[in-house]
Amino acid sequence: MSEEIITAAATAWGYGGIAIVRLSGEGCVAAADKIYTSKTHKKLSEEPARYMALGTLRAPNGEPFDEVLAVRFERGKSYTGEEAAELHCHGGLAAAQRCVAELCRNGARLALPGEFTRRAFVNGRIDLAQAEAVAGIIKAQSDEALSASARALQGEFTAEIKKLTARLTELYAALEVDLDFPEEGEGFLAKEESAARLEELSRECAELCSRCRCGMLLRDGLRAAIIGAPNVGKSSLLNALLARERAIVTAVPGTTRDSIEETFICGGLPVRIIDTAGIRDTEDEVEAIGVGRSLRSMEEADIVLRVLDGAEEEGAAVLPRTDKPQIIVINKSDLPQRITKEEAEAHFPGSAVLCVSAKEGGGIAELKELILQTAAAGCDVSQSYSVSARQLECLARAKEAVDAAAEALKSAAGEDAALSCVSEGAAQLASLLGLDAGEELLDKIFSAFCVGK
Ligand SMILES: Nc1nc2c(c(=O)[nH]1)N(C=O)[C@@H](CNc1ccc(C(=O)N[C@@H](CCC(=O)O)C(=O)O)cc1)CN2
Ligand SMILES: Nc1nc2c(ncn2[C@@H]2O[C@H](COP(=O)(O)OP(=O)(O)OP(=O)(O)O)[C@@H](O)[C@H]2O)c(=O)[nH]1
Ligand SMILES: [Mg+2]
Repeated sequence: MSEEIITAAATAWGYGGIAIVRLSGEGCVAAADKIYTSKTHKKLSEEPARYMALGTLRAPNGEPFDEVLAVRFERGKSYTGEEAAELHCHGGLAAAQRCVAELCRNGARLALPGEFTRRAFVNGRIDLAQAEAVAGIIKAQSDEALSASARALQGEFTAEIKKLTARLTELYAALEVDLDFPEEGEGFLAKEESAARLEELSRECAELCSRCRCGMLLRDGLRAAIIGAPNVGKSSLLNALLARERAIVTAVPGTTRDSIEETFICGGLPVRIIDTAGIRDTEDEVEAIGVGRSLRSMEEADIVLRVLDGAEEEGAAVLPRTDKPQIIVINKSDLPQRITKEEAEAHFPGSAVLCVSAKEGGGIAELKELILQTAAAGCDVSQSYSVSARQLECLARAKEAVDAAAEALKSAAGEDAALSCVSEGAAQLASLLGLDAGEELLDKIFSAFCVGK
């Protein structure tokens, strides 16, 4: 097979201990041999596969430019499934950059983003769900998000999809028998039995969808905007949630002019928290722009933390309402209160209300818990899969097809229509795993990966 030899640093470019340059493709070990020799004057191709050897990298004039550990992998026993090699250089930019450049002078070319993983997929070592899980692992910011991707990489999600596919295929066969031999064919299924099976499949697809949404939330996190009138303690709340003095806090209303974004991890979920300028009518040009940004932050948020000053009487009514999930935060609970929880609940029906003291920390842990409950209601972290948006869409379409099949079975459209819906469902699951993926889709998926992965 004549695949191109690709190379790239697999570690991040920057200051660090070790920089790994990887190579893949038929002949890549010979390319490495052009620049590498071991301390005992062996080529990498003479070393046993998958054993580290210590050697030197040299420029064409024989000048050494790094001391490295090197390893080769045989075709069929590597990450990509191809003949592969790694040169573990010293960290920092210079050594790895030089190593890549010298390899490119010896028959390799720079790898595209995600190209190593793409080859692992094209060579059948992993399916598309697993390949996308690799990207999820790299993106994970918490143990929980990591596990949700690692489960998918291990093939647990793939196995669930394959089980669903097998049951759809079985049902397809039975429906076909019913069509051909309406009364007594082997594998005959009563209409009620087919309907019951479709219903169960639909339920399971829906359940799997919700586990996937939970995993995606763990990986991608959510945006929470802190909104309120000036001086209610929004910036103090940001600082309390982050447990550090990130934003300026003063007794002057209108202190925060521009939105401030930071991330904290809450039960494994990355929460992007946005502190905004206090919303009020203002003549001040800078402040007015800030207020515009506050409103935009509210629109872009997944969840709104609406802060009220519990020690002041008015303020709540003037703020714009929102359809988003909202938590009403009555702040300054350490001072004598002029707003009660009950009043706020009556004013904002359907929203959770919580009293906190951003200044003294009271209620902050409860607020984090409430954010988690509001954003990730019904999410069982330990059962979740961090899949891509594309995979979730395939799964949702599969469920729609199953529902349509059930409908068809009930209606005059009958088994013929049901058959084609069932086959559509199976096709969606197949494309989830990438069984029919075209170049264009693969380009799109892998271009979002980093170079070297
Ligand atoms: N140095 C280094 N560390 C790394 C990687 C790597 O490529 N190099 N990985 C990657 O980025 C990950 C490990 N993933 C890997 C997955 C499969 C195979 C592999 O050779 N699979 C073959 C053989 C299986 C076996 O020996 O049991 C296969 O599945 O056919 C290698 C690495 C994380 N750490
Ligand atoms: N007693 C008490 N004072 C607080 C609390 N939270 C904030 N404050 C005080 O309220 C004032 C305003 O706090 P900020 O956090 O700057 O309020 P803000 O909502 O960000 O104000 P703007 O940026 O001007 O909209 C400061 O003097 C804070 O010290 C609290 O929980 N208790
Ligand atoms: Mg502020």
